[in-house]
Amino acid sequence: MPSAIELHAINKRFGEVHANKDVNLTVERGTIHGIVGENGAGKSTLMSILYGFYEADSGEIRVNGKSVSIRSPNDAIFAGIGMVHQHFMLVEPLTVVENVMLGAEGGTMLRGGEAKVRAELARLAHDYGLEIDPDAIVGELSVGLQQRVEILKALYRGADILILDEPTAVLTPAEADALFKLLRALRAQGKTVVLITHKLREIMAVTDRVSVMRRGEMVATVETKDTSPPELAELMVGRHVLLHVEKSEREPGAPLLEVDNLSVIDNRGVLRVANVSLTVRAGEIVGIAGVAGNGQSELLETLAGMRQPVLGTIKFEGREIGFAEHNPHGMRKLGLLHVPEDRLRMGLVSAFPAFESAALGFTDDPRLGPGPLLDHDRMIADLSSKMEAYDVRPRAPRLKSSKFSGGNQQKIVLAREIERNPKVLLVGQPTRGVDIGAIEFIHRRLIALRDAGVGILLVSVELDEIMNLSDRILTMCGGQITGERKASETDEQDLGLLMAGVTEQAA
Ligand SMILES: Nc1ncnc2c1ncn2[C@@H]1O[C@H](COP(=O)(O)OP(=O)(O)OP(=O)(O)O)[C@@H](O)[C@H]1O
Repeated sequence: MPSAIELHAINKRFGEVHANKDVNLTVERGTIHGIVGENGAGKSTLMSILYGFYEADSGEIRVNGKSVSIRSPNDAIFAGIGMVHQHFMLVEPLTVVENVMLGAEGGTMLRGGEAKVRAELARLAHDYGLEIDPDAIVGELSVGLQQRVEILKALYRGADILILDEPTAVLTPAEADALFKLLRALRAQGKTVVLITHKLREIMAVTDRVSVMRRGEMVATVETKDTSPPELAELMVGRHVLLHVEKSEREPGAPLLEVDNLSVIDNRGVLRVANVSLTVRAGEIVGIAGVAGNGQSELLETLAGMRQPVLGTIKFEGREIGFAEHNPHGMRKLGLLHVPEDRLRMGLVSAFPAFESAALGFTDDPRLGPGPLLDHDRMIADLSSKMEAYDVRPRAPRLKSSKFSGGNQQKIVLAREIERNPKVLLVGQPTRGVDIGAIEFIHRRLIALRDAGVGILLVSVELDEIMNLSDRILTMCGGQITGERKASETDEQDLGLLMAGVTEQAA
């Protein structure tokens, strides 16, 4: 039987960057094939070539043994390839059925086809356990269900081969489990899945084979059962990577950030943070564990001055923050810096050169220009040294922000906030989308800051990360703090119960 996909000697350059160098890849039918590699290794580029977003400079694509020319996503769909994007391409005000119809059959919405779509959705729901309300408004669905709509859309268009680019970055653990169950069901029906992810745990759990890219080249393809996370990490990065960073015991110092009875209501009038009290002291990392959407984001945004609480007080170094100071600029001036969770939306401006994105929020920093004007040379020098430290690739401070790979964009924003001598650092999902080599580096940096006396409030949906970094862990559920543990005195199961709202009293 011919392979589902064969890529031969694919090359793609973007100016100076040779994003794909003579890449070969074979994906067998009816398998789940993982692709891993450092940020900027060329994974998304390769998949974009397969899906017709980019055209390769040279090389050959074979699908089911036949050489094909894929010049656009329509060609890819015609060849039986579907793609689930990291940022969904759905029309939010429309229903599930309307979204599935849209773009099918050559880009037009067919009248009278609705009954057919409904019948087909019902069949797919039955075959793959893909239950969904066909009349739900897409914008009102959870992220996990929106992703399901994307998958349904691809299957409806006859996809036999499904490409998923970091599909779990936006999912809760339960949603990720549901997705993997679905991928296995697709495989059982003979479909082929290509999965890009940075999470080696996922690779081990769900793939049959895994290919490793490094600096534009395909360096290895191995059977998943014959490999291990440390081996994959080493193949990706070319050196040994510490998957768990060591930290020493340390007595925390004085309280820096004291939050008392804070409550926050969102734009729609829903109570998102309910009576939260917490303290972050100098030289400690306080982790907030919780399933995404339980108020952690709103808490972080409020502490950063981006939202106003309806009740409660915030003290910084013992002094209560007044209304006039409680805004991002005011908080930053006090020494409270913030690495936002959604870095692509709040972190940088796609059209700006990287060195300008890297100065956002710090344009009054004397290091970036002595007078009222910013000095481009200084800004460029400032970012160059950070690019070196954080291994941002390519090391091109003048390149447009949008031209960096996702993980490298994250590193630029992280470096901007972390390297400004904060007293308190609020950090949301610090390693989302970044590769394991960079995770090791970022974890070391955060621990070094803590050892230097910075107080860190860490929000992450990755329990491993929370447990590895935190001195103290708070769990959040439904906007409330449901428990507090010393990191050394808890485990995943214990935290999992607290995150689900099973508190001491309730138990
Ligand atoms: N449109 C573009 N213009 C210029 N350079 C680009 C463009 N798209 C990608 N690149 C460059 O090509 C290289 C490969 O990027 P790609 O997005 O394929 O990496 P990746 O392996 O998917 O990384 P990540 O894990 O960070 O998402 C990077 O150096 C990136 O900066």
